[in-house]
Amino acid sequence: MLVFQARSIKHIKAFTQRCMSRCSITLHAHYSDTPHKKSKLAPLQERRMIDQCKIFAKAGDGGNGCCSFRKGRPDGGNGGKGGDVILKCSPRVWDFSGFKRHLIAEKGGAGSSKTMIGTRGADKVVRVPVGTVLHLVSGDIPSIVKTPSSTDVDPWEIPGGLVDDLPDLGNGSISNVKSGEEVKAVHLTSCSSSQAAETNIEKSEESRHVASTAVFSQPSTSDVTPEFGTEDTGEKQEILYSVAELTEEGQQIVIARGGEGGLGNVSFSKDSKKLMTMKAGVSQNISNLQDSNNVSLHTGLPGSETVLILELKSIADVSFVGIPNAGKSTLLGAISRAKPTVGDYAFTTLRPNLGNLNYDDLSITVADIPGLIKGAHQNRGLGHAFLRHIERTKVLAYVVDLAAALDGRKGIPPWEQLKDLILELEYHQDGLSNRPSLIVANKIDEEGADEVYKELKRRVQGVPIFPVCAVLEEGIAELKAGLRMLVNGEISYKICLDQILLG
Ligand SMILES: Nc1nc2c(ncn2[C@@H]2O[C@H](COP(=O)(O)OP(=O)(O)OP(=O)(O)O)[C@@H](O)[C@H]2O)c(=O)[nH]1
Repeated sequence: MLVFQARSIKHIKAFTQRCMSRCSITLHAHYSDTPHKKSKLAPLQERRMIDQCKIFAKAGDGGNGCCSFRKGRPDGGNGGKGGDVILKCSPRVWDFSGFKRHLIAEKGGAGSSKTMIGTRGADKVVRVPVGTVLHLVSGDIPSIVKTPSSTDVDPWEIPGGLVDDLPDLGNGSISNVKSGEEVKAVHLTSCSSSQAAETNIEKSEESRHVASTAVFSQPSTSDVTPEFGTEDTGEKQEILYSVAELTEEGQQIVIARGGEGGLGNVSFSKDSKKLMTMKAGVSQNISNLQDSNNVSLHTGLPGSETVLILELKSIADVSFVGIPNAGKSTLLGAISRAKPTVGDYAFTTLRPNLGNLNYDDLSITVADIPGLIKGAHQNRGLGHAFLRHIERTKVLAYVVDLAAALDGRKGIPPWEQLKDLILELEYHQDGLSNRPSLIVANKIDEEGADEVYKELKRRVQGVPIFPVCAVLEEGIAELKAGLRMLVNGEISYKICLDQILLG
């Protein structure tokens, strides 16, 4: 019973209100069919693209081996192998938003009597977008899985064959990622024998050394992206840039490898002890084992830990580059079946939209890169987020707005737009604009745009210019034919600042 002593009318009112509010809370909790107010999530287009993130991966520890006897004979089974942490390339993932930063795989099960092997810990498989590049902060260099295997395997076996015929860098371990190249990774090959295990552990150490030498001795290469500052703790980290990349649907890469299970006493023999010593590889484990202490042979090995920075770079045949509002998204919709957001305001596009440009015998991927403004290379506007995507494009289509400076509008004329675009690309990375290009002169339907188009042709020579009206889909067939020839290499025009008459 609630005892309440009223001191004033005001006091009574306040008490009644408090009771009412409590009642209403209870009522809401009771009626399950009360409509919930769903939190309003912004549609993807309106969210800022997350194209970089730092992750920590921990593979599962191996399960312990069992020590058991049956009728005086040992019958303890081996522990199961810990699960791996695997990144899987999927075109259904766009960026790293909602991506978990801590990826932990399951431990292996303990072995048991009657020679029963412990269960293999489940792998942690996480989907990443096509074009994900891996930079290693700490841990072992990741390894590409050649044929992903879903079946459980012997605790001593590494699941899925590992690529062992990768391009070498020095001593067969790692190669830097350069645009257009296929697989770049490294690793321990399958340890079918104790000898192999030992060799591979050594190899891994060597490869790490080679990798760091290779990357850091050439800091000016495009592999080095000195801008991972978002989650910086102030400490200087040594990062191995571009240790691997995922470029094709279904590709998988093991970023942390599960620990081997411990030995059950049925497997104990002089040979197995030697095998375990080699498998351990790690100095502290070796010293434990040298004590001939059986307990450590039973103990499963810890799963590896890795810290990586994932970076997303799109891979498209053609990128539409232009100032905000030039009509890039409208154009992408006009030439492909993509349905990008179109708006009469700057930065409608916050992430690259991708579309497929289909021909009878060919399909070309086109990316609509978010609008580029002056100072983008210093991360103004959407800055680096999109400049990075251009790095991985074969052909550039500069989309200029013919109407930007018409009728006293505050925009700049197309030749100035072109100059600014080229400068931004070059500031971001030397030579970024030096690839097959064409110009799309958009909004030819606007009054006075014809004159501007003629002026543009006079001022910019040596590169094809396609007048189009993206909204009415005019001039699209000619543009498609031009893009095809550039992508195929049938024609190759490049554009540089010297070709533009300014002033
Ligand atoms: N008159 C005319 N308007 C066009 C044409 N193409 C696009 N627009 C308009 O220009 C505005 C901007 O179009 P978007 O396609 O969103 O431009 P964008 O370059 O993708 O813009 P950002 O996302 O800011 O980079 C919209 O109002 C379009 O309707 C065209 O050919 N003629």
